[in-house]
Amino acid sequence: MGHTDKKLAVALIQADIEIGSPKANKTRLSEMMEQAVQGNPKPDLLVLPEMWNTGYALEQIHEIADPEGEDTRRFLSSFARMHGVMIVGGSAAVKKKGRIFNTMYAFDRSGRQIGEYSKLHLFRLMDEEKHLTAGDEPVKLDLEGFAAGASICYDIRFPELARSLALGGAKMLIVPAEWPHPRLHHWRTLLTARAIENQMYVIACNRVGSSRGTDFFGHSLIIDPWGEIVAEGGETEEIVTGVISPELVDEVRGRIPVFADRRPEVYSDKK
Ligand SMILES: NC(=O)CCC(=O)C(=O)O
Repeated sequence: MGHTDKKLAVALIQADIEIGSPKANKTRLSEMMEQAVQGNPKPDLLVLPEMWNTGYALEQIHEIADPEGEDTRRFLSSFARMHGVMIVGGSAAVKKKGRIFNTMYAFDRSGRQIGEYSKLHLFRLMDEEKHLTAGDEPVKLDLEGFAAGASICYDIRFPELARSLALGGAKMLIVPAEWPHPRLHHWRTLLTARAIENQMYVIACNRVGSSRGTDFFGHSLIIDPWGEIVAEGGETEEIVTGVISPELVDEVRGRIPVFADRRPEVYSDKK
């Protein structure tokens, strides 16, 4: 994976999602993505929310999930190519060999797919484990030399994942989400903790809106490796923007050498 000192302008598409309506969601997201790329500075990277094609329409997910992610990939790839922007496409419900995954696809500015990640930890409180299959491997993305770890929503409750991605070279963690009230405190605290403990950027795009009695609060966040909030969304649709710098990661890691001071031989997964 390359190395860069280049700053990246990031735009998070904090959209509402219509449950069970991939077509309507694609239309709404493209409107917001079009608006985002008109921004000044023009974003280098767009990040979308979790399960943006279907929402949590789990009882009909076999009928509406995207077969092999083909439609999702075509849409994201052509937008990336047309606008010369990198995209981490949140996640979509994708049907692969009869099973449904919660899958992220990422693209470079030419529209070439540069990664695919399926959510590792399924969230029982929203019945994911009854309808979805978990992925089984962590994934890093090379965003023009700025290494990013992939993570989806509930995954942030497992600090081991972010830590292993950071140990593997990730300087930011990307987190698409559908995270609802009343757990705003958990959302902000866990994301901030992942940023501080791993001295990495956390780029988290949450949806807004209500769906079958569940209220999603937005508060998409860009948090720097010192734990400071670069940008935070409100509770309605918006594009949340910020500029991130790999140099700041190196500076923070140099100031407090957490990685050099680890003692994994003492505490690594011992019973
Ligand atoms: N979609 C999700 O994974 C939701 C996770 C969540 O709300 C949590 O509290 O964890």
